[in-house]
Amino acid sequence: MTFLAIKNISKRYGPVQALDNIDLTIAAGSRTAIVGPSGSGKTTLLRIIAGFETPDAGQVVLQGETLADGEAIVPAHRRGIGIVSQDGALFPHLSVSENIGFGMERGARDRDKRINALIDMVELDRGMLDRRPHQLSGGQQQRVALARALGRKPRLMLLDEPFSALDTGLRENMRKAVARVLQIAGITAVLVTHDQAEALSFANQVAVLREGRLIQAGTPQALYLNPRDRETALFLGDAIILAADLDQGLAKCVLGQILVDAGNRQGRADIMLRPEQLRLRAIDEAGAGAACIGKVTEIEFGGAVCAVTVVLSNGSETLNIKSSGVGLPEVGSMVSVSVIGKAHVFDRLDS
Ligand SMILES: Nc1ncnc2c1ncn2[C@@H]1O[C@H](COP(=O)(O)OP(=O)(O)OP(=O)(O)O)[C@@H](O)[C@H]1O
Repeated sequence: MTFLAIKNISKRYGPVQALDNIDLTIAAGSRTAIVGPSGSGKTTLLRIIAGFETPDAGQVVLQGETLADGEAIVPAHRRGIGIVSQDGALFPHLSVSENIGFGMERGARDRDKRINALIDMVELDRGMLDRRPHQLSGGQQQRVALARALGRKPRLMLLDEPFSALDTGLRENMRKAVARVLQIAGITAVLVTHDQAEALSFANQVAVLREGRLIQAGTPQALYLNPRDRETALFLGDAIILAADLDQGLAKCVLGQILVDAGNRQGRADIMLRPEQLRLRAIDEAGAGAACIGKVTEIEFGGAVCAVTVVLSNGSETLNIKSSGVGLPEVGSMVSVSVIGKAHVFDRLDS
């Protein structure tokens, strides 16, 4: 069921077309991540949903209620939309408890009970309720900001790069915690992020913007394995892109004959594999009968995931493969290269 509909939204700032006819639907209870390079229009879209910015054209419809139709109809404070921003934007002179309770009715009988429930929900110790924001870590401040936003019982939660000021380990923890809290509270959320790994792991739907246009929207798996074009493929992760000849569901390329996801396509095409789809097996020189062999020229050890560079023997192609840190081949050794799963065929030839 559509919960939030963004219909043909356009926005121009002078000569810059910040958003160009964006159409996106968001299901109730889902988490959508909006990703794209800097300047692609992510923040503008979020601000239009929030009501801080007016679209030039198009509508924002939340639960059947039109919030904006060209000009804004419903002001930001009446939209029932919560926002958590990069810095949390807590009130520095108020305690944690007062921050969380901000916006709740002052004399409400259940105020303290609700504040306690919210601090429990974001997994902070109740002993922190009397502290001021500067006495908390960055991650703790973001949890308080989330609790404050939840305290207003929003229909929709907008998350504007809420994890970007946190360091890597904490970021992952927070991402999981926030996803869990939103899930439990049953709140639909839209996240804006620069970080494609964060988008893929946080969201049920990822929307890729580029130069103000919506390039592709879908599940994280669909976008990762079936990106629309080369740029989207590379934006969402590392990719091996090869020229191929397609015939009856097979691609003939430097890796031999491999299965593709576009069974009915024929002729020349670019295909894509994610580096973890390639498997290496050590062989000696005598094992040259394997379909595809190459020489390991470099290994960048990374623990669980290592980057192995292989130069293929049957051409000039150099592959950057992701491999487990266990049982790595030696630099200089010969390996066979096999493919797991299907290669993705791009709609059009880029090169
Ligand atoms: N108030 C404004 N006045 C003029 N131009 C603006 C304004 N806000 C945004 N822009 C322009 O609109 C385009 C989209 O900006 P936006 O901030 O939405 O991108 P973004 O994807 O969020 O970028 P970033 O990831 O760097 O935050 C950019 O070219 C930006 O310079």
